Amino acid sequence: MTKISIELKHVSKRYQPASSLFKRKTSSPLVLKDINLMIPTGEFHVFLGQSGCGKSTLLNIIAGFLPKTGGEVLVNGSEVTEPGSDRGVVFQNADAAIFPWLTVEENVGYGLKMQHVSDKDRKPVVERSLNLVGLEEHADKYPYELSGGMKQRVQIARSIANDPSILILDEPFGALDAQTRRTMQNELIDIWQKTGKTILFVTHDIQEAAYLGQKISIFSRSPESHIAITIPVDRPYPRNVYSSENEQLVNTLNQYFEVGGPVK
Ligand SMILES: Nc1ncnc2c1ncn2[C@@H]1O[C@H](COP(=O)(O)OP(=O)(O)OP(=O)(O)O)[C@@H](O)[C@H]1O
Repeated sequence: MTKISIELKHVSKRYQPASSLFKRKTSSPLVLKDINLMIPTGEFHVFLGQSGCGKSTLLNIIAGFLPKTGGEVLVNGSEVTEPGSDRGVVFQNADAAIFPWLTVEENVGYGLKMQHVSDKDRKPVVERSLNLVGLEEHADKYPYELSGGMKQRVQIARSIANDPSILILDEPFGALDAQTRRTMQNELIDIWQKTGKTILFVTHDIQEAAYLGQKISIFSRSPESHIAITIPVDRPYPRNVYSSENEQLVNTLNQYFEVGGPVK
């Protein structure tokens, strides 16, 4: 039987309006409404949607950083109430996520150190994680000595060092140039295939979604966003972006993306 990594049942989210903290109560719209999804263990699942539709909100709820307003979020069968070591998160802004005063190696081993893993036990895990992202030659460098792509590799290696079963990536390659972006996408596919982790990947780039996703969930427009459709993509990796299959997929994604729902 297929194991389920993440289960979302009727998930909704409404942010508390700042004005209600001070003045009369005003109600803000639901950002997410009735999100339902089952993500099997080991799946590469892409969330695609226009800016502001609630992609980051949903990832933050799954990561345990944000409370939901309604519904259920189950990770490996347990209700999410807080962040946990079963979920590693990679943010778009690496500069805000990695510590500038620590070397690459120290950044990657930071989570393990916080869990009181000894230097001796930490070393091979950090080395393995650095190898996986190709940073072994740069272990002693500080973040200011790294390129944007290398900083994202540090974030990914740091997550992997904690051995989460789920890797959550929120537009991780959004700030990179096209060539570095493609390299990083290929590396992520490689890491996913080597580790078998469940991957949740947010993007608003249709080509990126088509290149990466085993399944692609497209959000409807805000407010009250829901998942308009989940499209399975049964194509081997690495994907040929010049094939007619790719063109067809990109067209379909584009149509849903533009209108946030099925094309009438
Ligand atoms: N802390 C917050 N308080 C109030 N509203 C918020 C908060 N964070 C996000 N929102 C609102 O929730 C909606 C969804 O935001 P979210 O960042 O999840 O969208 P997104 O799809 O990830 O957008 P983008 O692709 O631009 O990053 C937006 O209308 C946003 O203004």
